[in-house]
Amino acid sequence: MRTYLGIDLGTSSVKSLLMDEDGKMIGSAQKEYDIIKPEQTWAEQDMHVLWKAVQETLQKLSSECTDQIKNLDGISYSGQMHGLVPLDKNGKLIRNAIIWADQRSTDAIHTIYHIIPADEYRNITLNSISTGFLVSSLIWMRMNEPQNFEKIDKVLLPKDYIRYRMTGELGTDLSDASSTLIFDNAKMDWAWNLIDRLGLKREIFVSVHESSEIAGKITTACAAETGLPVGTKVTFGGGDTIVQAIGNGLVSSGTLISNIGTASQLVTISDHAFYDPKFRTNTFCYSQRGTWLIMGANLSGGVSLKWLKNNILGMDNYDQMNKLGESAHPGSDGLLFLPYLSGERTPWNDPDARGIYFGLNLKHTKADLIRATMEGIIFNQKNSLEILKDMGISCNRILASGGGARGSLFRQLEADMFGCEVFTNKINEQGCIGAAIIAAVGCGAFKDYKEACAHIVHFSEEVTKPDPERMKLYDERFQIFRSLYPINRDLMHQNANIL
Ligand SMILES: Nc1ncnc2c1ncn2[C@@H]1O[C@H](COP(=O)(O)OP(=O)(O)O)[C@@H](O)[C@H]1O
Ligand SMILES: O=C(CO)[C@@H](O)[C@H](O)COP(=O)(O)O
Repeated sequence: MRTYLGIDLGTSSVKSLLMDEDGKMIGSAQKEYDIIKPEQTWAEQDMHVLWKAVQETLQKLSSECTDQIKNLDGISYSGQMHGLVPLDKNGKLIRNAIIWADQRSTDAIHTIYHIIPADEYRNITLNSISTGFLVSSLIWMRMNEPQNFEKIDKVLLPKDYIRYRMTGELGTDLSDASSTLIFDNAKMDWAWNLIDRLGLKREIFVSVHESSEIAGKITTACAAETGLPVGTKVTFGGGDTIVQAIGNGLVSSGTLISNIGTASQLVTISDHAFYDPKFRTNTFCYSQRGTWLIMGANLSGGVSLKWLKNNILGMDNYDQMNKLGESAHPGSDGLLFLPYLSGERTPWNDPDARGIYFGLNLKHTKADLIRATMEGIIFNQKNSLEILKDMGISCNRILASGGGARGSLFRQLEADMFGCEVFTNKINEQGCIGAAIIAAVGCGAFKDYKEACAHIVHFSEEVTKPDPERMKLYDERFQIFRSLYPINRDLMHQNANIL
């Protein structure tokens, strides 16, 4: 039977998964890495390290699944979005990637809007520019690292660099290109007019393709480094939020995905390029022409829990945290957590927003702290839900996705705060599965994503139902949660200025 490989290049780790054409998982491997923070508000990654991590996962799969790797028909990617990977004319990395979580480029965004008025800019890109997007980081480089900027021959997104190392071919896909914020989201092409007016060279932007298009084949050098068969077809792949939606079989309206990775997102898809008129959400191209992803994006999703585990409580694992969190009362006895540890995108688009624990008292325990943190992550997604509802998007059911979906407490909080049933995929690696589906569609195993998803994506029988009493309690708590930022906004900014 033919097999397909999905590589999910996340922010905290890379996961590679081999599945057969019936969607049965044959093997998987994971390798973690860190975000580099040269300054408090900066977020970078060394792409050499990420490529090495990808190689390790592929070597492991190649040695553990020798027979099935021989039948490998295609490979694709799910990649962390928005980041800037600058290459020189020899195809070498100029500096570390400036990734999506970076907050250094506020001045660069002002510069962009000074050249092109914000309204005009947003009407083309259908989004408001945020720090950490490729265009903001690129203009920051021009303003602050002119010597590096002059060396730029091409700009890539993180997963495009990995594909380049595997095939020797340059290029990107619609979803990641649209997430650079220098892309005409309705016309589905680079925003040439904006590029010219910002004084950027057109040649640095690579060609844009559909996710399932064949980008190239595994080179001899890559085969030697990974154990993959030379000549295996490789498709372009897509941004992780889009690809995990494919891995969740997201094909019907009324279905929303709550994804908790390092960041967190609440997403759905649409057959037209529509957007929040106040630009509080993001609209990006989906993996195929003519479909768009509508997304509420929160910058500190799962990473808030990871921070609490590693930096504050020094706990060993998430299972312990889930158990303790479940033992606390719903509402954490009045403790609320505002998870703005790296600024926030939806709904405030404010890199200077910061986290708060509100309502602490002497009776609060470790368990309350854990539960309040998890509640804060989902309250934050509820902010997005309210906006999506304003946009006319209905929510009949939630698909829980990402690392957070492994925790039953996160799933219960989603059900109780969103007021609908929560489903999960049988295999909790939707980024990898989505990428493997893209590879299978690209190699012709299925006629389209709909057919592939119907065949491959299966949901677990376990459904998490909302509890009416907790729904009422969380509705009341949400009113306080959503006032915390507006009331404290000016103080957060003053605080950022005196650091
Ligand atoms: N068992 C679990 N219960 C609750 N949350 C979990 C569990 N395992 C992982 N997580 C959350 O998932 C996050 C990692 O999600 P993942 O999708 O792997 O991230 P990324 O794709 O950004 O590398 C962790 O930071 C943590 O908050
Ligand atoms: O910023 C976004 C989406 O806009 C994130 O989707 C990043 O692409 C990172 O995703 P994770 O690594 O947290 O899954």
